[in-house]
Amino acid sequence: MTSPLRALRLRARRSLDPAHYDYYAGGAGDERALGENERAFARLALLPRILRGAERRDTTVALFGDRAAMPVIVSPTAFHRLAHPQGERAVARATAAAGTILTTGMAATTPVAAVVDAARSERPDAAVWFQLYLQPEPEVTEALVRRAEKAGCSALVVTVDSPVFGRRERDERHGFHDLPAGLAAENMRDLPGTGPGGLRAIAMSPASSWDDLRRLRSMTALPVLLKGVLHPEDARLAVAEGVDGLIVSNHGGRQLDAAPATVEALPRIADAVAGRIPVLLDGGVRRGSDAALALALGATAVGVGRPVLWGLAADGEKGVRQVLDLLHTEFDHTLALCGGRSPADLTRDMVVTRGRPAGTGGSPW
Ligand SMILES: Cc1cc2nc3c(=O)[nH]c(=O)nc-3n(C[C@H](O)[C@H](O)[C@H](O)COP(=O)(O)O)c2cc1C
Ligand SMILES: O=C(O)C(=O)c1ccccc1
Repeated sequence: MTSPLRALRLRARRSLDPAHYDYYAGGAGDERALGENERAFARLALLPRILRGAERRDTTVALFGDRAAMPVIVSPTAFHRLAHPQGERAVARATAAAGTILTTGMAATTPVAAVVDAARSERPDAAVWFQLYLQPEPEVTEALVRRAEKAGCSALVVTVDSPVFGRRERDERHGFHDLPAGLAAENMRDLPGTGPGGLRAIAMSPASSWDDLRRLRSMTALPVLLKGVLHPEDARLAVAEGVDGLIVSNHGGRQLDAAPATVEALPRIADAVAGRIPVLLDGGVRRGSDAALALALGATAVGVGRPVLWGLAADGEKGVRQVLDLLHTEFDHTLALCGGRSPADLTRDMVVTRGRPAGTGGSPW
């Protein structure tokens, strides 16, 4: 059986330049982390509860003052205009129409203000978050923060899993190291000391530290999430630092190939955080039931990266809408089948590992 999402991916592959398809699809090294993200979900199962459901479920979640119609939001992915001429604007409209949150970022091929406008043209209270990498020069980071604030973003997502860029062998093979003429990382234009925003305008800073994060937090009143946390000790440090939220992520398998599947890292992070701040997860979410598993293991919401790119490349705004609606329908359906009324009804006791009898001490969760 071909899932609807897989069908969209295949359509996307047909419509994309092979180098661009591989840029989107690929991961670092042997693509172990990439593959494991999806396989780890497939190794988990839900023990449904009975006789406690409702005629209608409430699938909404609250996140840092924003509300999402479902616990599935859009993770930041680079260069949407490689996939479709409408690029980030199409994704913004589709995400707003689906009632969920879009994370745009430094590597967008549309300026953040135009992304927020596109989202708000669809839904006046649409929420857009801004993802950034701490830059070697704090003035550059600060200029980006001001751009995001001025545009109306409601949270900052600081990606911390990329002290250096991952080694993606598909990109090496194609020689894909820069954007085609006419496309640029628009948010990187006219920043202190940067030129036109190509792929290389975005600096990675291996020496950035908790001090730099503190400096960022002192620049802004916006909530700050750290994206790319896998070690429980870092989760504890982040809470102690006053970070507002965490995203358990291995960057879709594009950075450290030896990283674990995110859903396998999640329970220990959730334990370390102990409910003090929201924990989100991304990586390998392809079904509403994957979202349900992550929520049961302690996530407040999940993000999707590639599925949105496949929808965009296959059918523009309509394709993204299709992906998000499908995930919403599947999540609601899974919740109903599990006897849940709202996302909070998904709990860790409901998760077991396939191939091991439940309740025999065989479950690592
Ligand atoms: C093509 C592509 C570009 C990405 N660009 C960024 C980025 O600019 N910033 C970032 O924090 N994460 C980026 N990511 C990682 C995603 O935010 C997310 O962690 C990942 O895609 C989740 O996994 P999934 O694709 O399996 O859903 C990118 C991922 C892909 C596939
Ligand atoms: O490709 C990516 O995964 C990514 O995060 C990125 C970061 C900077 C520039 C372009 C893409």
